[in-house]
Amino acid sequence: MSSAPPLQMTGGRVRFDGREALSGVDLRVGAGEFLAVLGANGSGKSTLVRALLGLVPLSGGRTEIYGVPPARFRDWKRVGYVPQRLPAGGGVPATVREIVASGRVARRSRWRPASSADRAAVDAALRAVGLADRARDSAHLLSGGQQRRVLIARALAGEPDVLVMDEPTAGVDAASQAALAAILRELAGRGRTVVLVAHELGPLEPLIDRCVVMEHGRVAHEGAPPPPAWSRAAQAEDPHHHGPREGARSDEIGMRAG
Ligand SMILES: Nc1ncnc2c1ncn2[C@@H]1O[C@H](COP(=O)(O)OP(=O)(O)OP(=O)(O)O)[C@@H](O)[C@H]1O
Repeated sequence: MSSAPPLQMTGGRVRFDGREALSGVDLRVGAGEFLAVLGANGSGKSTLVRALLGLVPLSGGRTEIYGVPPARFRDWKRVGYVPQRLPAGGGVPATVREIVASGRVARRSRWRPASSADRAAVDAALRAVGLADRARDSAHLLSGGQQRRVLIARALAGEPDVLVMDEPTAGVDAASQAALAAILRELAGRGRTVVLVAHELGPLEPLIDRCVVMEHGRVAHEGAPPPPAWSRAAQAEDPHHHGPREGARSDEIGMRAG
């Protein structure tokens, strides 16, 4: 197995409509590390993690996944990604189970139907996020917080070595946040690498090894987890801040570890 780090960006730049959203970022995420990417709205957090995975092209610099540029990387079963939201559903609606099962695709041998291991991993992921009883429902009929849990389950089902999550706790109630913390603690204990984009860390804070704080497309601070005062100050400055309870409904409670 190669000793290249799970994720590494050197001088990464991204432009949107002529404006730089990422302005020369150097970032190395080591194996087994739990990294938090913090910063105000629009500071470039999502762009950074998407660019790390090759989901937006770089206009300068380079990025590698286990030592391989994203365009040539093939071992996608090692990578899990939780986007901020479910893509708008056109065409045939997908059930919760179908979306979670799609997280196994990179693990399946070509042309093979789902194995019992695939089905067991999907069941375990659905249970972990407390959505086993919603498996047959159309995902687009769920609340925003529940859809986020579907996306988390999809990534967990793939049993990735590196898990990149873009604000998994925004709009998710406190009980589900605590349950996610338990799931991530277990993954970290098994040596998985986690990159977590967050507005505030909440119950995830004790898990964090290192933080980078984005400002205007650059890494403004890097180091040990900041004191809670950091996130309070950032929220006070940020008129668009949405707290973790925004949109949370009592029916969203139910994500659990195990
Ligand atoms: N697809 C896009 N097209 C044009 N501009 C974009 C696109 N994606 C992001 N941007 C811009 O790039 C900048 C960084 O956005 P990004 O979403 O990375 O910030 P963020 O820190 O993740 O914000 P948030 O906390 O709101 O998710 C913002 O000015 C944003 O408007």
